[in-house]
Amino acid sequence: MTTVLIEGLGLIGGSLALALKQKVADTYLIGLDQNLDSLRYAQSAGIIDEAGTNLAAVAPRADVIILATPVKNIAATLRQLANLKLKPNVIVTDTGSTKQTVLRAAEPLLAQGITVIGGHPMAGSHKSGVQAANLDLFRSAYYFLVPAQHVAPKQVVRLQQLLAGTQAKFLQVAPAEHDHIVAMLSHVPHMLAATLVNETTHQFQDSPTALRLAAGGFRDMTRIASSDPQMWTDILLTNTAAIQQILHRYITDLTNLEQAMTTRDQTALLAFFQQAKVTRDAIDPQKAGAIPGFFDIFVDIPDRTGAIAKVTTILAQAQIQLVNLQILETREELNGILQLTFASAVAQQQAQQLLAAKQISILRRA
Ligand SMILES: NC(=O)c1ccc[n+]([C@@H]2O[C@H](COP(=O)([O-])OP(=O)(O)OC[C@H]3O[C@@H](n4cnc5c(N)ncnc54)[C@H](O)[C@@H]3O)[C@@H](O)[C@H]2O)c1
Ligand SMILES: O=C(O)C(=O)C[C@]1(C(=O)O)C=C[C@@H](O)C=C1
Repeated sequence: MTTVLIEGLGLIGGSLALALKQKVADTYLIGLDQNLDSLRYAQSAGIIDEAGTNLAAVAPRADVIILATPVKNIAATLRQLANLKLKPNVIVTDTGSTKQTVLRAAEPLLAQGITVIGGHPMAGSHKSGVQAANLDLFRSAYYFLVPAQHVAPKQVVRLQQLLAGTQAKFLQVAPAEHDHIVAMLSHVPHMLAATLVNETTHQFQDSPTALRLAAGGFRDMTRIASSDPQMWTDILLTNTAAIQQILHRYITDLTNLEQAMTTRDQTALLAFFQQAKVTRDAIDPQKAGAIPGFFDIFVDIPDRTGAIAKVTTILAQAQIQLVNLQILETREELNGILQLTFASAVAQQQAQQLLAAKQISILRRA
């Protein structure tokens, strides 16, 4: 029996708990969270076996400790753990979005010979909380493992085996390398999305309903601005140097772009958009890591009771599994668009053929 303690039963902690419980036999899961409603929900939904109330009481029983709270709290808990009597062979890991701060906070534990392996699944959502937890969240996503210095390779293998139920692809990197990569692929994009929303709100302050005119471009660029503010505050405060370096490049890039427009430099403008298009078009959804494999179908959905149920019933009857389902309200008072996401190209193709055969209108979208 492996006893796993998860602190932070939100989107990520809850999804990990589901994956562990589903796939690893003989796992006893203890959950800890400051939100008692989340704990109650997790226990009643069978996501955890036991709801803990205090770290000091449960941590000494754990074979594996997973910290899945916002990053600053992960660091605080690592320091607290150093004052507890843990099992000597325990593995301490986390899911935080930054790694140098986390591993620095783990130094007192490392000094005691405790195994600490930073972790970061490159999958998530703008949603938070245990109710958003999803068994398939990490499937086919990259999952960074960032072992502290001197961690025995067999401990990394042990952790990978425990996390096998996530069906993620594990990638070992050094802390600074991790923080640079995610600053580029995740942290700066979130800052840009939030800036877009805030600046647009500011520009539209005299006509607040103007935001409702936004079509696909604005919506696609800003979904992640709905993410949890506490989580993102912690990320920016724990990866400041890497983010600053990239932001300076962005400021230069945007200044150059503005300059090319002002001087009517068609060649420079064309080259700029051409380069971005070639790169973005070449991202193969099946090979890309940071951009997860999206196998989507977009269905034109009439504003009629039962229209969505009709589509999902057809898929369920054919046992085609959906990873996600979302209504895109891009065209008010017209038909809606139903975005169906599948885990593989095969499932996507089967669904497409089946829905077309049932005269369901499928939209062409990139
Ligand atoms: N959301 C994502 O897309 C994503 C992806 C990968 C990694 N991460 C990282 O994983 C971690 C968790 O993110 P999430 O999206 O699951 O957040 P979340 O808000 O869904 O869950 C966080 C949970 O931690 C609990 N919590 C907060 N402070 C606590 C404290 N002091 N003590 C006990 N519990 C506390 C909250 O009640 C909540 O249940 C963060 O460090 C985040 O950076 C997030
Ligand atoms: O898909 C999303 O909504 C996310 O924001 C997930 C996302 C990201 O891609 O930036 C967010 C933070 C993480 O640390 C990893 C993944």
